[in-house]
Amino acid sequence: MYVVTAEEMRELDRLTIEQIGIPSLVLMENAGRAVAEEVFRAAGTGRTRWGVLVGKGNNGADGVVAARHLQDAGYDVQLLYVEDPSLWKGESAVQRDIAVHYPLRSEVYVPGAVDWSRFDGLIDALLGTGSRGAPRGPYAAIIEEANASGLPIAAVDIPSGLNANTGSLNKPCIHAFLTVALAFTKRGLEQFPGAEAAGQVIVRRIGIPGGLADKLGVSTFTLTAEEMDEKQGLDAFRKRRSDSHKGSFGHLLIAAGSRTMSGAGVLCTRAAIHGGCGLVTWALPDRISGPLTGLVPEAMLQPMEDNGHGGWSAVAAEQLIPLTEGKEAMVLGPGMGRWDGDTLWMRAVWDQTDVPLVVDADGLNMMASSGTKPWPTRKAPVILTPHPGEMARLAGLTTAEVQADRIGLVRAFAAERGVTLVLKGARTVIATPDGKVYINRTGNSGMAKGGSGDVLAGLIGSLLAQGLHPEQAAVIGVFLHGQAGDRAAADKPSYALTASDLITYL
Ligand SMILES: NC(=O)C1=CN([C@@H]2O[C@H](COP(=O)(O)OP(=O)(O)OC[C@H]3O[C@@H](n4cnc5c(N)ncnc54)[C@H](OP(=O)(O)O)[C@@H]3O)[C@@H](O)[C@H]2O)[C@@H](O)CC1
Ligand SMILES: [K+]
Repeated sequence: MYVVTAEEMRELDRLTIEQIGIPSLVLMENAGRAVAEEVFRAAGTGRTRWGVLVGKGNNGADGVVAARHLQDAGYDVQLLYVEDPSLWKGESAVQRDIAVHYPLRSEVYVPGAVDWSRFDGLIDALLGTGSRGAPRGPYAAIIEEANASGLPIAAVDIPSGLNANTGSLNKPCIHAFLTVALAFTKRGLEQFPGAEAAGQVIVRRIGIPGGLADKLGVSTFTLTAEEMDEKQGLDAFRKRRSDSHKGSFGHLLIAAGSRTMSGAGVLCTRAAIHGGCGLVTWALPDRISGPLTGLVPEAMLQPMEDNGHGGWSAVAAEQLIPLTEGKEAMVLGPGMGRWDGDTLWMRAVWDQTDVPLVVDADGLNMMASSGTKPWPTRKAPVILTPHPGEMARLAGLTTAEVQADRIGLVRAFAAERGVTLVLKGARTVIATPDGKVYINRTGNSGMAKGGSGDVLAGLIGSLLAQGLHPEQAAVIGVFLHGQAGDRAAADKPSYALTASDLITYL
């Protein structure tokens, strides 16, 4: 499903009106009716007294249309114009005049004077994709009062106050239970905290052709289950040929684990096996290989000479590099720890191997320690899987800066570094080196636990080893990882989820 910015949305509106010839008022009528239908669906015949908060732009005009249709459906509707509408122009003036003749009841908002107990619910038609910065003047005041009223709020297109492009919230911002996104969902509705402020997001077509987004080069997508099968090949991946053997599904090398973090290696290795690859070799410090023998019986262990430390500090890169021969992919990083000179060590592995590579956890920190200057593009593909803290170190930003515009950041970083990038966290985003961004919707807060990332790295490595394109491996891996979490959370309270559960439910 396409995900647009405010600028892209404006251009799609313009093309539809000017090139295709659908009048703007027709789009607006479709939009307002769609909002009314969704409010009616949500509120039914129980809550019928609705206040519509109307701003001066087209978002407000959509709200007036919705009010007409709700009144027709038998609701008791009241328009609350945020400011005196007599000076309004364009389509909001057209809708204002229609409202007079319809007639719809209306009043001009006076701060502190609204009796909110008159309403069962509110429609937020204050600001849409044309808003800039934090709501000002009466817009700010009415948003604060509406939130404080405790009434359920349905937002038209976006909650007023939301940054439609990043998902960050201005102060104040409407907190809605439902957002009817018009024509396409917006980036800000798909990333937190915007996704929280939006409540349930329902996308309604209003007459803008879907194909126009492709023509315009919109390259951000959410993944529906159908698209996973049709466009990402999940279905095809699940069907294994009946004459296949373990050699058909690739051999993955994993460099992970150390004395205090051996579990990261166990989880990564087990996830890789459950992810379907034919063979897994787990390279780990010799000292810990003894106690771990037999823990993952399906994997081959490759003890690395470690001077008895149980860590990687004494393991020369030259020990690891030859092990990549004959492997289809490598995962490097989970639970490895850090040591003096590890950045050069990592760089040697980066430069001197030619397997597709998944870098996670400490592997990412090793890269970040060399500064923000990009490493040379490898011949074989690279997938980086940072959480926001690791991403911040890689990009030389703070975690808050990373979270402020996750989609914008990953797209730019992946393109600049020539890597596939998986930025984890609620609504994980995946960026490809050629500029596409996917937003994942599977998963739940029960997965916010140590070990989840190790499972994801192993799973993506497993998919790469099976010959999937890096984009496909990253997207399918993230989707299945979240889906496993959702399946597990259907069987037990989500707080009780473990990383091992994710593997069981893959
Ligand atoms: N084009 C179409 O045909 C279709 C459009 N559609 C609908 O239109 C919406 C976009 O409409 P839009 O572009 O008119 O902008 P919108 O968000 O209503 O308001 C902007 C106005 O508010 C003001 N303002 C801005 N920032 C502010 C702030 N922080 N605090 C206070 N005020 C602020 C600003 O005024 P200014 O400050 O510039 O004088 C400006 O006039 C879109 O979300 C969808 O609902 C659909 O129906 C499909 C058909
Ligand atoms: K709105």
